[in-house]
Amino acid sequence: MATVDHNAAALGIPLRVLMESSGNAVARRVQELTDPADSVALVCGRGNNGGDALVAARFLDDREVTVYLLGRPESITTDIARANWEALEQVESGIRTVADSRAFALDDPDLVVDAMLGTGITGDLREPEASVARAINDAAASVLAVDVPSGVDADSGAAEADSVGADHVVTFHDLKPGIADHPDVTVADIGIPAAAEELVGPGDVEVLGAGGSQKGESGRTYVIGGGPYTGAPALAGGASLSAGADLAFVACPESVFDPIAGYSEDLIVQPYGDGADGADHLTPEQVPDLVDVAERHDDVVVLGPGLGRHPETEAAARQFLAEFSGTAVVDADALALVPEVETDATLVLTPNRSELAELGGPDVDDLAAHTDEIRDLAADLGHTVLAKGPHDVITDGERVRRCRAGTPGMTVGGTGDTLAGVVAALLARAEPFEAACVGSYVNGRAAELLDRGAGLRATELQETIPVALQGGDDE
Ligand SMILES: NC(=O)C1=CN([C@@H]2O[C@H](COP(=O)(O)OP(=O)(O)OC[C@H]3O[C@@H](n4cnc5c(N)ncnc54)[C@H](O)[C@@H]3O)[C@@H](O)[C@H]2O)[C@H](O)CC1
Ligand SMILES: [K+]
Repeated sequence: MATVDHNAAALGIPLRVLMESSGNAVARRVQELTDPADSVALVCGRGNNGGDALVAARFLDDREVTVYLLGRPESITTDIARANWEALEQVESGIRTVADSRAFALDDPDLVVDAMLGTGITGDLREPEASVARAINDAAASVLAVDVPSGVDADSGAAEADSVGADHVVTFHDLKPGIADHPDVTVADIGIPAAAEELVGPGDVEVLGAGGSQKGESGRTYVIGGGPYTGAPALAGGASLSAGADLAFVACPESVFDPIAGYSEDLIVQPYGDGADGADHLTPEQVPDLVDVAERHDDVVVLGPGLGRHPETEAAARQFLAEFSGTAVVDADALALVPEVETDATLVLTPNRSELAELGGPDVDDLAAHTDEIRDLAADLGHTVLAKGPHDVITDGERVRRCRAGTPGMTVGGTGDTLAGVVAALLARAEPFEAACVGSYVNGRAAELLDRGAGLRATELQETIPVALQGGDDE
């Protein structure tokens, strides 16, 4: 939910607006569950779960309401919950702070609203929430839980020893798995647009940036490219460093070693094989060594930039895919071979419009209108597809996301190479679908931050890719 909330905010629907809707939904449920003469106790934690009930209090003027804040107002952990507390203080509603949980006593209310903890819970219930949860469970009143009963994990449903036993639950936006079998759950629409879930945004970056990495930290990128072209593999390697890879290797033909090595001190450039044969393109006999190096170091491979279409190179790329069992981004000239090869590798494919059509996908400009076909292609291929267009479509054959980040100037050559490098760096610390989604956003956002109009050059993206990866407010 934090990702969706952040993406909603980037689309112009700030969290405080969502909380207003959440609080209003809580108030409506309270009115359904009580008569005007009934008394209601709103028991609030110090986060946004509590904030929801602080909002609800403003909509319950027609009830006898007592608001309990578990802790001092200055210990409220979010700005929007604190703002709603301060509003209640201004309007002189029946509010109390409970500094010491031993002093907590309900005045025999008809309904208790449990707004202590929601999706932000970590670990077992701590004080004062633990004692207060026991007091709520011991009370005769019926209990309405906000979002999830305090102490219950929204995903797994695991309930802490002292978790609140709720008669009713009002949750927001969608049903959480952890409460799916609760007998009385109301799912309230709080105005989060579908786009906040479909479009990749700064919320996705934040999760990845906030140490959301599943694997070790930054990794090593191994670009296998070059042949007639020299810029593409260098752009992919450089962009992967900008996206956080520790090391970027470029394996290239002996014939283009000098120009590629000359581009940047940051790249470790190695000619294929021993270079003795001096081939100016990738050939099959060099493949076993490339597979061995990549797998020995658990490198994330970028296969394709600048490889060219020499028949021996196509045979070599096919052989690499057949023999490699690690993780790779497949781009450019190597893409067309993927449907022909059985591979154990985990691949992210990054086709442009013509490459997508060549893979068997739709030959259209407006990818967003053909997401089902692209999803089915990814399912058939068994790999994540990041289809590049004015709006990128990212799919793993089941999930589908879209990304609008970017500028018209990105049609310039090389931005696909930087995208491949960014995705490779993220694959070292995230699952393929997530890495592809965030890679698409970061590459596009980097172009937006440069604000170069039609004058964008792909090399410049390496300056702003790190900024885009820091996420943050994109308004
Ligand atoms: N899109 C939505 O669904 C929205 C939901 N909203 C509500 O926001 C909460 C999540 O708020 P958050 O501040 O992230 O976390 P909590 O309030 O649930 O808890 C944080 C709070 O609790 C303390 N804490 C954490 N773990 C424990 C523990 N084991 N024991 C005691 N105290 C604990 C922590 O220190 C913080 O003070 C969600 O559930 C919804 O109710 C938004 O209002 C709008 C959008
Ligand atoms: K709760």
